Amino acid sequence: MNQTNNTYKRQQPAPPQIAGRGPGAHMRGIQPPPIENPSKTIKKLWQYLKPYKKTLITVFAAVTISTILGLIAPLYLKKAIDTITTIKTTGSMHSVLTAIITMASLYLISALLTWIQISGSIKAAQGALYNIREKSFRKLHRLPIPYLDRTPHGDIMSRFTNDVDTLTTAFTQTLTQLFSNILMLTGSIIMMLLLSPILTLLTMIIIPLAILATKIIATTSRKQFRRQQETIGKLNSIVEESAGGLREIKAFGKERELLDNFIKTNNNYADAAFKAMFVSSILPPIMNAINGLSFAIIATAGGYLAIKGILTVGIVAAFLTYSRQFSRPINEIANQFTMIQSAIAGAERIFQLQEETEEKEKQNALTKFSAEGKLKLSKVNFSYIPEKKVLTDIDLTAEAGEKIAIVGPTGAGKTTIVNLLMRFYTPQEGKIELDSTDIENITRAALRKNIGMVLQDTYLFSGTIADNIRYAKPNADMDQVIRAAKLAEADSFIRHLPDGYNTQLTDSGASLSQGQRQLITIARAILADPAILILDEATSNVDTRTETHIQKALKTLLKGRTSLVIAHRLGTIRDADKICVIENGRIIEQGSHEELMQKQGAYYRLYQNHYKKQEQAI
Ligand SMILES: Nc1ncnc2c1ncn2[C@@H]1O[C@H](COP(=O)(O)OP(=O)(O)OP(=O)(O)O)[C@@H](O)[C@H]1O
Repeated sequence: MNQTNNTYKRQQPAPPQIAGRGPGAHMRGIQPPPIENPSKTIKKLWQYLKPYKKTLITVFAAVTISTILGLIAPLYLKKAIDTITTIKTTGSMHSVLTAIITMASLYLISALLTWIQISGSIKAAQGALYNIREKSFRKLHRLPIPYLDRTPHGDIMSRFTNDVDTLTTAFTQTLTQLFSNILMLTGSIIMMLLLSPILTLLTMIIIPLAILATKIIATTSRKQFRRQQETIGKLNSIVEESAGGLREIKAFGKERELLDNFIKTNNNYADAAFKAMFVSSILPPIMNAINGLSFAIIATAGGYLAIKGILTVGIVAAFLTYSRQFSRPINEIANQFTMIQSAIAGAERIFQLQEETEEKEKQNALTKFSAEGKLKLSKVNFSYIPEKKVLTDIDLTAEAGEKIAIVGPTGAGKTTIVNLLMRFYTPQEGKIELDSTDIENITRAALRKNIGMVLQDTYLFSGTIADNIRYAKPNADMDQVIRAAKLAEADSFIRHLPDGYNTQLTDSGASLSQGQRQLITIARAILADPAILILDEATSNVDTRTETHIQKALKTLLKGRTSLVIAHRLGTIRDADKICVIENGRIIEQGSHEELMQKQGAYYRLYQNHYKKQEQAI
């Protein structure tokens, strides 16, 4: 079976790549990803935040008031200092104390408001993100298989993790900080201008200097950060492959090669990370120096103006406080804008997933269908991608209860027929009927209730063995589960496990043998009791005893059902009512083993080259 594109046989999703994005990426000099339609995305985000409108109004009111208080406080400092410098009476001392107490109270209230702001934004953000996550997850199950086939699993995962994380940071911190910083910047400039236009002009000198320093350092560090991100991506994939493919790596003796590759990439990463961090770590001290320089210039000029009697000492002190309040937001605003951009881009990716076209059903499609099991494919033509035809003019009939073996080389289109039967994909031409009803007129859910699948790469879910057996019939009681397991020849091995039917499975049942996993899926199918069964016969060898169990269990399972077997074993093929030989997407021969052998065509050749050996081996 084709390993790469089998829809019903998907590999476990790859974990998301941590590299590249996520909160904090902006701090590392990463350019925000492009956003297609920011205003539309913001509107959609607002729909999630709307239920928290009152909380958000409180948050922004708290930010505004606390910023204004922060802007007023230095005026009391001015008052206190000016009173001290011109102190004459005890009455003046009293007003100094009042000014200091008022200033302290303002800062205290400001702190309280900050707490209201933080708790409010966390409440709104977590509520909105809870809904975003839930809606996205619900959507995931309504996405058409073709979408899931063409979208890397890691990409979908990163929408749930990285993108949601970026949004969380933006909602809980950045948005309010940005708002407060813009207010603080504007307010400080106004206050500075009111206190002293000359000193304000001197303060502005630092702006071009700060911008220049940031630009030079950011450009240099960005290159290194990008290299760091690329190498961490490589490093992650080596680790991921090593963990996932450890068996193969060991079997092929590739440990040394992989270790060498890891060491090389690790060195590369360490080098890039060192350079990136080293360059970017220069920025804070440089900014401190620039700020310090500005402080010194203002203090000197302010001192001079105070001595000359043009300004009071209080004004100079208050001005110095404002100039500090002014330079801090300058350094932060650019970063915060980048973070918001990243968050909007993340939201856009989440909404893209939420808005992906869903599988649609016809208006009058049957929501309940209990099939006898007659299957008919007429003139079915199909391609996954327009330029490559996969199935051509497929005509195939299976009467209820018949066993059809599908044989053919790899890539011939056997799995594709199953994908169409399950309505994972829709044929471009032709018709598939179940009991003379076009399957397009039956909802997917109703159709799939009639079809069971036993695949060679069994997917077992985390949970107990019993849960896995009752997967298709959740309300089955323990007796039914055990009866199914007995019929599937699985009961005895399950009972030998320490926790029996309550054994917890993880990692798709990695603690069980392949044969045991298959027996569990057979039990699952027996319990589900579908009219039609699709069996993808295992090509890999299991031990003879398990194989005997599997064959016996399959016999029980297939009895009385229409079955479509992608067959590899001569025994199964010979037993079939009809054999379909498929090559290059066409059925080139159909008939029983005897008929096809007599014909001496494709099946005969296949038999001579392949199955005869199996016969001789027995
Ligand atoms: N999701 C997909 N998108 C595009 N092409 C696909 C997809 N799935 C399968 N194909 C292509 O369709 C062709 C038929 O594949 P299919 O899986 O049906 O073959 P198969 O007979 O089941 O092979 P095997 O025995 O190896 O599983 C192959 O060329 C394959 O590459």
